[in-house]
Amino acid sequence: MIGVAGAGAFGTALAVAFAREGLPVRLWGRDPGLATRRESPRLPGVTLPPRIEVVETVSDLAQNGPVLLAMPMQALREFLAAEGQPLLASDLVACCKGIDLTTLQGPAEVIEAAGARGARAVLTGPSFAADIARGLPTALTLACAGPQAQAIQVALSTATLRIYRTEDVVGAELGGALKNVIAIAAGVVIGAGLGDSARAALVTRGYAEMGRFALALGARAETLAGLSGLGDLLLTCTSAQSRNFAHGVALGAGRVPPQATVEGVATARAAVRLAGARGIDMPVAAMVARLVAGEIGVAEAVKALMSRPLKQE
Ligand SMILES: NC(=O)C1=CN([C@@H]2O[C@H](COP(=O)(O)OP(=O)(O)OC[C@H]3O[C@@H](n4cnc5c(N)ncnc54)[C@H](O)[C@@H]3O)[C@@H](O)[C@H]2O)C=CC1
Ligand SMILES: O=C(CO)COP(=O)(O)O
Repeated sequence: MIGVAGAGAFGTALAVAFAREGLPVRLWGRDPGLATRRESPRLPGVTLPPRIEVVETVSDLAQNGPVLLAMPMQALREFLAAEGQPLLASDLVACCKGIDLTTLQGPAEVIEAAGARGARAVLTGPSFAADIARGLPTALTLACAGPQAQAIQVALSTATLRIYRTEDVVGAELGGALKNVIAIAAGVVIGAGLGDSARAALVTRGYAEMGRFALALGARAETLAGLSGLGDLLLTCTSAQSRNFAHGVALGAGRVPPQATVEGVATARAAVRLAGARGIDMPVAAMVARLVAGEIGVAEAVKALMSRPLKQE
């Protein structure tokens, strides 16, 4: 049995993918009415197949199998403290991308701090919920340092979800978190009409920044070059499906961004704090943090990036 906590776009899409494979799935969401409506408002047009059992209480997810935590990063700690106690003996797989703003912890550390006794794993990598729900081929990274890693990898793999495994939890988490920050910046570049060449430059320098930061925090370089880093960076910085990219495009064009889960906003602030404490240079993240806070405008942000001291690549 696979349990999924969180019936937003990603949790719903994963549940649908597992059910399509014939796997038993239980899905819990805090929004009422899911059991009768059988459609998440976050993933319109996707009907839950009968094999997905929608459960009313979180404790019903704790069966013999992993439980996926598919909620926004800033909700993970609160969820585990308020409702996640019955899950703490299960193998927990965070599906969120970001850094907790209060504790500056990544998902696995948040799960550990909540008192989890099973695996603390992270599922990340380039994957849009809508693509997964449609059964399009997707490759993901499962980051887990515990002995349960391979069993979870096997349990979550389907004909369309190809899951790679790594023990580098910090690297996988930081790649997934930081790519959202760079995606906002890439969106700003496109929204402001600065062109594809400028976006390529921004994404490349953003990738260097991601690596600098993640390596300083203990990540491995090859993880950053993999699906959870470069792979997800490419997807998110080039697709209009991305909410982080779309947020940036709106900012760049001087429009009000659409209401959505945009993880890069909080992650930019968290990354700047972590980097500041370690003396790591994060010009793109710092620019995004100031831009989303309304402290600077687009023209000023671009000028600041372009007028930095000249240096070696
Ligand atoms: N949508 C996508 O294509 C992908 C999303 N992700 C990640 O998955 C995470 C969740 O994103 P989405 O599902 O897309 O967001 P979403 O906005 O579609 O849904 C978020 C869900 O979390 C629920 N939620 C919010 N606070 C909660 C709390 N305290 N307790 C329980 N549930 C709570 C909401 O009710 C909502 O159903 C994010 O970290 C995102 O980066 C990762 C890969 C793909
Ligand atoms: O993480 C994602 C793709 O891998 C989803 O990106 P957005 O949250 O920007 O939509």
